[in-house]
Amino acid sequence: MASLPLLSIDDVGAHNKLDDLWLVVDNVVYDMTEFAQNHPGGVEVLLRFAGRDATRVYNSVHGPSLISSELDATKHKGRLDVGTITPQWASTAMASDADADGGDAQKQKERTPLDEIVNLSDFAAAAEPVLPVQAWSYVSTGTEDNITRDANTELLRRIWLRPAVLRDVSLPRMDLRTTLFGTVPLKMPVYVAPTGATRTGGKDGELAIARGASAAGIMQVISTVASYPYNEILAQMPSAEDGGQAMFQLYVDRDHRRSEALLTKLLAGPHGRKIKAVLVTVDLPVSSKREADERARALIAKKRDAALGIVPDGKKKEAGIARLNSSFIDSAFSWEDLKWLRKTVDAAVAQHPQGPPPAPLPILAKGIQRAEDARLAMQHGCQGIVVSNHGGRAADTASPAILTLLEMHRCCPEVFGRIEILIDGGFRRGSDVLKAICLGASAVGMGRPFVYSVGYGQAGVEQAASILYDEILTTMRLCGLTNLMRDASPDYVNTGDIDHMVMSSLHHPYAKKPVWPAKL
Ligand SMILES: Cc1cc2nc3c(=O)[nH]c(=O)nc-3n(C[C@H](O)[C@H](O)[C@H](O)COP(=O)(O)O)c2cc1C
Repeated sequence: MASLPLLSIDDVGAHNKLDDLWLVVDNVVYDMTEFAQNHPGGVEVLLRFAGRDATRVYNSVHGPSLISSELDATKHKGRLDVGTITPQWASTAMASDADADGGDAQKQKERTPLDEIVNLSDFAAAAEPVLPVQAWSYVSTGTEDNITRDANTELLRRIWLRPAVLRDVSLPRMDLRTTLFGTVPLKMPVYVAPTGATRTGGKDGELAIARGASAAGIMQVISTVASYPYNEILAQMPSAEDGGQAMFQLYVDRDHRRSEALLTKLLAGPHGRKIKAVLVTVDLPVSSKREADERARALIAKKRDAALGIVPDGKKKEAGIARLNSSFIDSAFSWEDLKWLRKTVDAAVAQHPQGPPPAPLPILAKGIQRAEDARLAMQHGCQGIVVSNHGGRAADTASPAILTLLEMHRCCPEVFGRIEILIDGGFRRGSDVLKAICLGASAVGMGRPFVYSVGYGQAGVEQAASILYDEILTTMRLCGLTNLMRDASPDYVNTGDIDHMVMSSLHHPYAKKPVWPAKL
């Protein structure tokens, strides 16, 4: 970087158009003209900062190294000559969408001390007052009225445990371990669900999760729209030989060639062997309506436009972080395209310097919300599914995840034991995890709690995992289970309070599809 030429604010300001788009991040000037068309967050947000300093808005979502690793060296145009900065430039540079690094420094100091956090909900309570409004809105909310987000947790709480007593549950007998895909050991059947722009929760974002999850013996799923470059995240883990392991979540790009290039770079790259599965997200073919996220964005955009001297046209709607992050997703992706994905993944892993792995890399469909689709995923060759409604961030009023799991027992029981069945959505307690395992899940994912935990860096992630471990262990002992994956069965849960909501067949029990137009 030191060898780059010094550029004045006028030099930068001259490149302020779609076909000639420079911007400044951390005093480095980047030519974003070509990249703008491929920016996962869309071109508009870049255009707003064309010829200007985008440091603060950039840092509120991305890690510092993402931009320099995404853009090749020819696009690093120079260093900003800070001597040319005018008060006006400085004030627009401060026109950020949110404070970077998960809240400002003063607020960070007021964060509840980590040793006072005793359960996963405490992480959310600690984050709310310190996160910038847009970060909090982005992470905490779901779609529209948040019905599914809330019901995910509510329904878990309506399942009663059926503890068995007078069993020897002394500590040496207890075993929470599991193995996913026959080869991937976990200290407990828990993983960190993929969350895009995790830096919104704390400045180390996915890096802290990588370190914390590895130390805790669980697994992280890295999102396509992670705040940090994938290899930087993977580098935080031990080598593949020493147990470094993660999964990768894929949003398929409208231009499949871009997804092919991404998977090849990742799976054939230096950390490729740490990736143990690809989770292709299927529940979000289009951006959903995240109202709180969009309200927060609109409010901030107003302030920012005032600082930038932009006169609002009264029409333009600002997209929230979630919408910006998902505008590239292929809404035409369908079951038949899984063949393309299988081929792409196989070709990518085969390019690894160590050659093709002994077994195909598992592909899981993430976002299964009905029994029919669980069966279809299996029939289309998926090695697993994630029963998930995106934490209530896809279709609002979609079934709570645990209800879908029960529906599968009624309507497609054949999938259990044949593919891995992961589940996420609303799990906050060790007892919630135990219930899902009793009902046939292989492992349980959690999203928001881990995003909030990164406000405390690696220590927060480890603490979240440790709280869960203790809660699962204690619930097992209280219920008379010693070896979780061996002993767990539906006999330990009473689902009577929600059974009436479980579909009894794949069809509506009495409503029939009318033939339109009506015959009058
Ligand atoms: C802030 C945030 C970002 C997310 N980003 C992604 C993503 O990039 N890809 C994806 O498949 N799911 C994403 N999800 C959904 C999670 O993977 C997971 O399904 C959900 O968080 C589980 O619900 P929970 O937060 O109640 O535990 C995101 C969820 C949140 C809260």
